[in-house]
Amino acid sequence: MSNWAAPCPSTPVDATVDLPGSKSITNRALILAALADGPSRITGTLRSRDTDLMLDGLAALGADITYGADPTTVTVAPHPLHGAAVDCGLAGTVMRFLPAVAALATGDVAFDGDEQARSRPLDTVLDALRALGADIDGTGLPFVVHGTGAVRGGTVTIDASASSQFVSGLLLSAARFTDGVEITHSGAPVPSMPHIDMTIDMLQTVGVTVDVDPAATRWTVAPGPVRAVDWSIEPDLSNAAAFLAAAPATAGRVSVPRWPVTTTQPGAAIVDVFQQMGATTDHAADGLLTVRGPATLTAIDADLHDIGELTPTIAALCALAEGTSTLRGIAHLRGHETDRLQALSTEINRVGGDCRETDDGLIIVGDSGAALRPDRWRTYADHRMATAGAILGLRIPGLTIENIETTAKTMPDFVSMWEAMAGIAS
Ligand SMILES: O=C(O)C1=C[C@@H](OP(=O)(O)O)[C@@H](O)[C@H](O)C1
Ligand SMILES: C=C(OP(=O)(O)O)C(=O)O
Repeated sequence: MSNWAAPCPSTPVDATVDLPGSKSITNRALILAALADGPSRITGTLRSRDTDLMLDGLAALGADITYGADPTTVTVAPHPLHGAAVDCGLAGTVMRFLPAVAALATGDVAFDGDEQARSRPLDTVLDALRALGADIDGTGLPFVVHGTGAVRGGTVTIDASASSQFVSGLLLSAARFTDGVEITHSGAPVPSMPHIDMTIDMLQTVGVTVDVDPAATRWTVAPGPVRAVDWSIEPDLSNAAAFLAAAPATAGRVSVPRWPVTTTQPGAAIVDVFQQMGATTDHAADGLLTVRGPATLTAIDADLHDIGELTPTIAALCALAEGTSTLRGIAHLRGHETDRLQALSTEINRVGGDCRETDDGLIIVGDSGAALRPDRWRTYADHRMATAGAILGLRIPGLTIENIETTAKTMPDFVSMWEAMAGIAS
């Protein structure tokens, strides 16, 4: 665990940053490839802790995975799935997407993960799989799926208000269940809906029939084959958001190439947030997205229920804005890598800011960063806490960030990329 001196450039950031592949798209593509009817080639694969855990988990279950000379090119050939041990690390996508795959294997699949992962909500997925015919011991990590080679499937009602991943995790494997699946959500609204749209979109790409009711509370997947397709993974827009935030944070300019014209990634919504805070944005015909920061950031009042993943980036900017920002609709962030509402308010206050938790969000009072002072920003093993600290570090000379290595969860090259962006040679 190292303390990292966050770069604090003396002039506005002026940089172009090319981001690696999307975590969420990569881990969905890998699962669909392992369940497909032939080999799939994936280019632009994110290689990071979360995606390597998915690759290792699928390989342990029997998928044949080969790597190209470029490690971001991966070929997955499906094979009969068998018993295995799966390490979930702290990855929500691994702990919530792989149990359904394991239930299709023949043999016992033992799941475990980081100590901190044991407190992330998971029982909804395991209970749902049990209701669909799977044999599982446990209610959270560690647990064992006693795979029998088949899952009956059918209808199930779940409360997915704590995580959209409960729905995605069932949908991704459901075409391989004997009767498919019909999932009904009952409870407070499901967060991170774009991530469910991403799941549906990718299922349709591989020829799976998915129906959604108009209220988006019932999803039906017909049983049938999963077609092998070659995937080209978009850049990770949530990780891009942290880099782009350097423009509004320093009244500078940051550009990101290959920004998709249309996407299901919720990270795309950061463009609207930057605009609301006073930044100007431009999406050129060649895909280059450019953000230019305002001289003074405007406070915002925003419901982040659909785009909760962006909260640490947005909260960091709110601490640099002029006025009171209210971020709402994000109670589910208490079940992310850490309780992000508590972690953000603790750390923003630690560096001299003014942040208060509400039941479902944060109230951040900013004075354009005038009161901020250096300290050691804690990261709670959360990659997005680390990147939020880095954004504040652009404006707080002497800020250090504890355990910067936690960024490897989705971006192993974060430090060198950030230092290059800030004009510091690594
Ligand atoms: O399905 C996915 O790839 C994700 C869904 C979201 O989870 P929640 O619905 O738990 O917020 C998001 O925050 C997470 O980073 C990735
Ligand atoms: C919530 C996140 O991750 P996970 O996929 O582990 O839930 C995240 O990356 O912000």
